[in-house]
Amino acid sequence: MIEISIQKKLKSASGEMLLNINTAIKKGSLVTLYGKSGAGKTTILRILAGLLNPDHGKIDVNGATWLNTSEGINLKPQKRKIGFVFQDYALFPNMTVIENLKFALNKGEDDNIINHLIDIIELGELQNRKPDTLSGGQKQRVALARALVQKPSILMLDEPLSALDSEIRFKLQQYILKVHKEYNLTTLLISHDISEIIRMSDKVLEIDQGKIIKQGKPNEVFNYKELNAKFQFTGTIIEIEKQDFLYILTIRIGKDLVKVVADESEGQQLVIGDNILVSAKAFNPVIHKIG
Ligand SMILES: Nc1ncnc2c1ncn2[C@@H]1O[C@H](COP(=O)(O)OP(=O)(O)OP(=O)(O)O)[C@@H](O)[C@H]1O
Repeated sequence: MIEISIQKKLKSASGEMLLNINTAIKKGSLVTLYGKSGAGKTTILRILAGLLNPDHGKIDVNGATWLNTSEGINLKPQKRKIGFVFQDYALFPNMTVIENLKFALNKGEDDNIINHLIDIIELGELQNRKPDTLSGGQKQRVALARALVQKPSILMLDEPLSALDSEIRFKLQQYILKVHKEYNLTTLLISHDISEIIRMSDKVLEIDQGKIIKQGKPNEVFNYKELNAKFQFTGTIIEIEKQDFLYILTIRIGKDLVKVVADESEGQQLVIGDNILVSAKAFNPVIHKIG
């Protein structure tokens, strides 16, 4: 369990903003921070990682105190066992993939984990290449492996997938979920992509102006019912055509476009740009607006 209670005065574009976060995160869960630009998401991760000090606060991780400002406890970032992946890959350009991974290993530690990570993140064929010769998705896989070399107790992902196209993004989501489960990590993800959040998260913290304004499972935060359906997908409406008493919705799911028929009561509530969840029971699509 990670227990966080932190306060820090920040300077936002519109003046002073108080970051005030009190929450508990279960060990082994994948929690997403969601919210507008400037809400304070990255600052929360930086404070947890020890890269930035709060004005006041307490952070306990699995029974150990990482920070307690009233008792003068403040563990150094190196002691906090955190793996970080950002949008920019920050790999060493003069080292090959395997050298980048070896460099991240603490001196004297067993390097078996490197072979295992190469195996599960499928980097075998890339291990002797330099970062400059890799695609964005491949570099991000290396960055993910490198963040895990030291067996962190918390994996932090700050919009790691936002620069990638939807197909590669989907594959990387699968890798992240795989390592999250395999290493029983507690993973904190920052994402703006509602489909990604629904697919990946156990819990969502919606942040606004430095505060948690909503928290819960994705269906609670984005306000849709969890359905026991045969299939379901999320997408964005890009076109709505009205035909008699029906609405034909064109929905973008990643690179694909799908047309779905909605009845009048569903169609009237929808506008172009809405994110929706489509599910089907006995071939009858059911549509829910999300976010
Ligand atoms: N060390 C600091 N001292 C004071 N203010 C800060 C500090 N670091 C960040 N801020 C301010 O805090 C606000 C929140 O920044 P933060 O990067 O946490 O937002 P975010 O939710 O991650 O946004 P985005 O989605 O755009 O990355 C911003 O207005 C920023 O200028």
